[in-house]
Amino acid sequence: MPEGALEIDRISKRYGDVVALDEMSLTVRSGEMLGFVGSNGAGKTTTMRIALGVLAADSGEVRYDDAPVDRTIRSRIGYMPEERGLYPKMKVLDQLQYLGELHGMERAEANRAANRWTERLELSERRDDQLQKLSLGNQQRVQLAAALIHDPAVLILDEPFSGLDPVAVEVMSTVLGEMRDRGVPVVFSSHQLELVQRLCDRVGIVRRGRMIADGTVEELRSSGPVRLNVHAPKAPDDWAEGLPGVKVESHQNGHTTLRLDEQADDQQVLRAALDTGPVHEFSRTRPSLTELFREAVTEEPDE
Ligand SMILES: Nc1ncnc2c1ncn2[C@@H]1O[C@H](COP(=O)(O)OP(=O)(O)OP(=O)(O)O)[C@@H](O)[C@H]1O
Repeated sequence: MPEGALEIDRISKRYGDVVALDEMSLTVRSGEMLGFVGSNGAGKTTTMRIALGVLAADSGEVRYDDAPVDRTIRSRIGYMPEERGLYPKMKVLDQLQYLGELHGMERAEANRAANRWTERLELSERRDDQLQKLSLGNQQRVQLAAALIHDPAVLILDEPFSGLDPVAVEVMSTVLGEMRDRGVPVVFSSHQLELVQRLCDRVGIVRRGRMIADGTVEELRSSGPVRLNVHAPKAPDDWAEGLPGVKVESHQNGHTTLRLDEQADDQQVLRAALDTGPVHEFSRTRPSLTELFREAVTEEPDE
């Protein structure tokens, strides 16, 4: 494993009868930003809390740099929890400085870092305000500053972009990109798929406590189902029914979209189309990333 990688290796976690994680595995390498997506309750927060060590797994292991994550390594993780846990009545700068000191920084060093991060996150004007006086978006920027204050070696962020306006999204994504470029592995969960697609080097899709797909955007797209667009103007509505491995997704005015699984033979489909008359279009497409995500994150009804 390359230096500085965070590896989550087959962790499982149950809450009574609820299986929250079922051998979940995930690796974030140094200098890589990974988007962690899945429907509500899929297991993202549980995975992140176990990686941070605030929750124990029933089995499996979390490693950083090939060594099991212990107290020392944990203190080098920057974490942004989903339930934003700062002190509402404390002033922004005091709060960040205090958190820095809790991480073992000298007071002056923590003060410098608090000033630097508030400036970088465009919060300089709000340094002396109580956190509760800030807008939600600005409170979230303070949360990010809190995760960054001690110059973390790993960043784990639970829905850092939720509820942010486009300007705040830009500020936050630029800062995360800078951390990644400095070699820090960055993992964040999100339901904002376009953002994940735009920002992330890799994407992990989780469903029911398991990682069901993991790769670059291009890898995921090329592993998705093949679709065929066929334009056969004389074809009756049911021309493709019964072809092995073929599902008709739509058929209108001679334009048919078919979804092919591995058993499907596209040449057989072409012959069937030609049997109906002329074929003006016969093209293969891969699903867009958003389509892939939608399919993957949509919970199937319980079997
Ligand atoms: N403390 C708990 N007690 C019981 N069940 C829990 C507890 N925490 C989580 N769960 C269950 O574990 C599963 C995974 O939850 P988790 O919060 O990790 O999902 P998530 O992917 O982060 O969801 P969301 O997108 O809604 O934040 C869910 O079924 C949830 O109900």
